[in-house]
Amino acid sequence: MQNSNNTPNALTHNLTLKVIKLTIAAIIASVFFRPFFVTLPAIFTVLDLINLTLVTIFYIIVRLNLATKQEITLSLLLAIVLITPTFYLSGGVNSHVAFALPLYPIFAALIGGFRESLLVTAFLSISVIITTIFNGLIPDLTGEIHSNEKSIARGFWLTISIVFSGVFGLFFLKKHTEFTDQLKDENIHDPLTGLLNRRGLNRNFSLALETAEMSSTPLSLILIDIDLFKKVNDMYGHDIGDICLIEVGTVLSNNIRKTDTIARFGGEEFIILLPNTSQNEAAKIADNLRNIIAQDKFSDFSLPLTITLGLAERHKQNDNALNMIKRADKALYRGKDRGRNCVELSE
Ligand SMILES: Nc1nc2c(ncn2[C@@H]2O[C@H](COP(=O)(O)OP(=O)(O)OP(=O)(O)O)[C@@H](O)[C@H]2O)c(=O)[nH]1
Repeated sequence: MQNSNNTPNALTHNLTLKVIKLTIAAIIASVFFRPFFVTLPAIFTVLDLINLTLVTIFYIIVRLNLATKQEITLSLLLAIVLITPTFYLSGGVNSHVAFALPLYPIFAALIGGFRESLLVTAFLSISVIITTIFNGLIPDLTGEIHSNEKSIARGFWLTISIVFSGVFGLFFLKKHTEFTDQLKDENIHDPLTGLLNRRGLNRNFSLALETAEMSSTPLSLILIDIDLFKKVNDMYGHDIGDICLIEVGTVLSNNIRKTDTIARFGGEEFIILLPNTSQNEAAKIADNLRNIIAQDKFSDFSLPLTITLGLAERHKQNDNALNMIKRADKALYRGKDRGRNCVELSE
């Protein structure tokens, strides 16, 4: 079972909380320390206090999970509400907040994703271009005077930085997504056969059980064990044994339906889950698989192999994956006692 604390949503939520705390710290630091460096009209302190109140309210909303689905949209709106007035009133591209603008697309990519980063990049670039074009009309309450040429140059480089940061954010996200997808894939697959491993099987099993329960359809499973596999290892070595395992896995997965799930259960055992299939129907499929394997030859040594298969069907009441596997396992061992290379049903 997945730990909900480790889901991407929980990670994004925690990251959002951290960024808000950082923003609160930055605003408080700016209120206290700015007077040591620049003298700005009182309106900027008022703006800072309004910003601080907004961010604190936002922190409470996120902390108490009051708007889980709207968290990202709210973050974006808040960023825009916070940055725009200060940016315009303090001289547009010459503003003291301009240097922070290129950070926003990266934040948006980290907290939100592709769409959010693109939106922020587009909004900020357009804002900066408009502010650069109409620079002469912007009331700069800081009282500073800037030449038109310098403002245009600043606007140009600011736009480039914002776009660059947006591209970097998207590139980072792409790499991150590829990497996490690869890890997720490796996490649920068996490295030898490439089939699902137990973790992958557990995930599909839960889904299959839920679907069977909700749609009142049968669900069967086949537990498969290669017969006398120890002999293969002992006589031909582990590497040939490994090749046989890969080939048996491939033959089995090539001969099941798309809706079925096959997994390596461990050692020389495989499990196939058959949704919407009764035990009697599964027995026919199992016997077909048994026959295909018995007719095939494996590895460069053309080794003949056989398999024994134990079946189980989901009981309508109080059944679960573990109990189904236990019943199939009992059936499988009856099959071994009966002489192997056969299919055994469970009660
Ligand atoms: N090559 C290889 N062998 C494995 C792997 N996992 C398990 N095995 C071998 O599979 C063999 C299983 O042997 P046993 O459980 O004694 O059963 P068996 O010889 O198949 O006999 P029955 O199950 O009674 O038909 C052991 O020799 C294990 O070492 C693997 O990943 N690679």
